[in-house]
Amino acid sequence: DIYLLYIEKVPPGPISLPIIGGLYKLNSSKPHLKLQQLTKRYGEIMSIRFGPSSSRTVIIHNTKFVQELYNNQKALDRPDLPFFELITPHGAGIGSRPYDKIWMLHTRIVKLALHKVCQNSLSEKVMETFEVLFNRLNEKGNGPQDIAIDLKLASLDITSSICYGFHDDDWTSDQMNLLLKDHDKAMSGLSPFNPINIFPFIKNLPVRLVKEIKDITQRRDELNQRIYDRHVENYTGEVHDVMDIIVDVMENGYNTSHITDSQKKQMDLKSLFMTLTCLSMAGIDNMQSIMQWSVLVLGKHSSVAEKIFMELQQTVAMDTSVTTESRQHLPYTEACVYEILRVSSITGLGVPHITREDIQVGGYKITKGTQIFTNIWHIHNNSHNWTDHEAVKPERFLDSNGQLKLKSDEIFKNYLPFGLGKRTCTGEVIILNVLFLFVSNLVRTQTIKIDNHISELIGNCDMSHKPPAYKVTLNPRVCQF
Ligand code: HEM
Repeated sequence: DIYLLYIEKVPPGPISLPIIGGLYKLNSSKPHLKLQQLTKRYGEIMSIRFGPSSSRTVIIHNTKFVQELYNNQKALDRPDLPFFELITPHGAGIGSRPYDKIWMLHTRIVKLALHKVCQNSLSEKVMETFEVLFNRLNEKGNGPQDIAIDLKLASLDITSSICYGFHDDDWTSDQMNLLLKDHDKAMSGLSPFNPINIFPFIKNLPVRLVKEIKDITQRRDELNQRIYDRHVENYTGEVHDVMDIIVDVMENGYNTSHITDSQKKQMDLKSLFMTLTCLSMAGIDNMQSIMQWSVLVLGKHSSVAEKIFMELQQTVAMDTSVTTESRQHLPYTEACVYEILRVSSITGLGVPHITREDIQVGGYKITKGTQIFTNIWHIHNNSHNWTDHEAVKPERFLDSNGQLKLKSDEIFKNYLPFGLGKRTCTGEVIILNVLFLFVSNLVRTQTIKIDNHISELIGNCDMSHKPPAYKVTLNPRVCQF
């Protein structure tokens, strides 16, 4: 550490202890807060050793550095987490592979598919799911309820239909539960604090955790193959879900002239399955998390929910579902979506990058192979970047005419829920639509009251920033689906 910090001039940070490195400085459930406090001592770019890792991890707390780094091709790879070797034995999908031509090709294919899904059938699919969800929640009774699992099932349903084109009536509840259990286990491996990532030798031991991961991987591969075969049988050339575009690529090829022959070989079905798995994992988890945050934010801030309701009453027919076509006519509702994304900052410390070569940022050296996190929660929740940062104020995103501010406005300078630079969130287009549909139709059909006493909108953060546990009372309004 002394050599790295004082001779190599890597960003400053706490001195490491044997085995645990700098982890003693981070409260295990709220590292985003601890790191924010550490900026007072070490500045907005700091480094800390996660466990016995061979290098110090860099954590950025400033948009200028994020911009500088994440537009630099040398800082766009993803760390090769030891856990990935178990969960993606056929090579990494878009979320974990290096920033290379295969990544570009997979990303282009997936984004094309997601745009087509948005154009073709997203509103319809999502509204079917929400109708089932809200009816189920209302049937549960009037008392306060923990709705986390209901929101998870809804996000599983929506994500599965986007990725694979099926709904929960294709599944038995046992299969759904197994899929969710497998999903949770797989997601836990993405956390830098997972034991396998801190102590990589565990992955070679014959222990239960490793066997479980191998079983999950096998079940997932079999599922992907089954769904693929069904899509091939029913292939019409149209793209209704991401698996459709994979079938299209495998049947008709793709414009691959700009990649080399050896790279073309990697465009095989199994590597596309890994990309699909990655999309599905990110989709289920993030969608559930942002819906949970939305209910909490709107339930705690009933005046915001009522303003959405008034805007809806003035603009759309209240007896039918709000669809994505109304987005541009509902600026306050749209601004709420932006504000919920800001206050929740669901990716917390972002998704890690790793440097391919030595680079310089802010006068510091970031050596080759360094893992980099961005404390997105801090960038969105501090008084330097945001006026009244603790308040929920969708109006901050509106201009004096009540219209949504342009992306070039100052307000967006420190707004990066989906990351920044060349490697941002693949699902942005989907989630902005889904979240708009969720918020508008939730407020249109329900009143929301949070029953627990939650003083601030701060949750636990490992791989993502989860909301604090709460119970909510939803009461149906007169307007229904
Ligand atoms: C509110 C919801 C979401 C937020 C805030 C969010 C945010 C992010 C962020 C910050 C990143 C990392 C960007 C970087 O490396 O700097 C990311 C990556 C990613 N997201 Fe999202 N995301 C959300 C929902 C989704 C959904 C619904 C999907 C899939 C349908 C998705 C798919 C992905 C994928 C595949 C990546 C990895 C991209 C890559 O490595 O090239 N995300 N997301």
